[in-house]
Amino acid sequence: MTDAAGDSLAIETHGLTKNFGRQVAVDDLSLAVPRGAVFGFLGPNGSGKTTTIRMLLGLASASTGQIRMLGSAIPDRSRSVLPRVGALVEGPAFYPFLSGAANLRRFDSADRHATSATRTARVNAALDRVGLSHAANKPAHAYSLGMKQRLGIANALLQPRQLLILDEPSNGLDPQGTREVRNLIRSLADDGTTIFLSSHLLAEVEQICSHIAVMSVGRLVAQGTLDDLRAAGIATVQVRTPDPALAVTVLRRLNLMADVTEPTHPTGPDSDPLVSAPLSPGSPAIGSPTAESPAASSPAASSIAAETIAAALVEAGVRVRGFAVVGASLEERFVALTGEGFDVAQ
Ligand SMILES: Nc1ncnc2c1ncn2[C@@H]1O[C@H](COP(=O)(O)OP(=O)(O)OP(=O)(O)O)[C@@H](O)[C@H]1O
Repeated sequence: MTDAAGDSLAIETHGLTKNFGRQVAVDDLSLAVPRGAVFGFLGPNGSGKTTTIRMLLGLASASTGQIRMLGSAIPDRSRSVLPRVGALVEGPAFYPFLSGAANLRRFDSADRHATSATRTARVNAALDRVGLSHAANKPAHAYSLGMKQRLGIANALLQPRQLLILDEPSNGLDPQGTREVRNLIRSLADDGTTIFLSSHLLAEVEQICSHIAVMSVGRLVAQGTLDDLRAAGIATVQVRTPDPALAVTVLRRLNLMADVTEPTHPTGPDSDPLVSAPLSPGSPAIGSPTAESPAASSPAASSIAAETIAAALVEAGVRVRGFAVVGASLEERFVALTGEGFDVAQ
């Protein structure tokens, strides 16, 4: 890992591994988080996200592998790097009967880098930054979950930060709280702070992140910009026809692995069977019983033009009553990558 690469990356890991006895919680993880990104670290429960974050923050040691944050090696340079990194890990724990402001003053006084002379001003600025000035003097137990989470982020913002690491910032929040935290993350990113957030909620990550890494059982299965990952999904051709067997034969002749879904409505425009096939020769339909293992999923190598398929169907005498090419959703792509369902609800 060179200094030049480190300069453009806020977080860089190579071969990062964490073993707990014989269990490999994080397995050979190489992450590249560009500066200025809102980076979603996505994965089902138990996939190694919190363990990774704990290693980044020096709360757990790596079994093997290297970490660089803000251009410097971790844990060797933790003392100079970590003061520039704000973190919210495993939910904030506050003194319930102290006000939000008093809680922040307490946390600040425990920080040996914090100057007491500027404490009140910094606490007020942090509360203002997360939109909690109006509730500064309310006891923390009277805060909603979203407010508590924002107070936790205010705590991470008591010092100027170049990087914020947030572990499941929307965990347990209602839709209103989720929106509050999402808007806050967006505005912090607009100010130039790099944000690294873990989540098991695809919908959350899709709404705010510029980049995503996907974990499955300790391993990284995808990493890139949201746009790249969307584009890598395999599109599906869908044909409505009363001749499904013939349509399947034609599609298979084009080396497209077609499946037939019987109509759910006996009447109306959807009353014909639906024949669908991934627009990539040889790929089984995502979610079909013949789908290959997650590791075998990869972006479509080459696609057949939709017009070629339509012409072949018509030429063979298939009565085409509906024809569409549908892009794979990120959800389908990630389920294919991890072999597990994601919580997509908020
Ligand atoms: N201290 C520990 N001792 C033993 N095993 C651990 C320890 N911490 C984590 N693990 C195991 O490592 C794996 C990864 O856990 P981790 O908490 O990093 O996952 P996660 O993706 O953050 O999941 P969650 O969202 O549920 O916290 C899990 O199987 C977990 O049981």
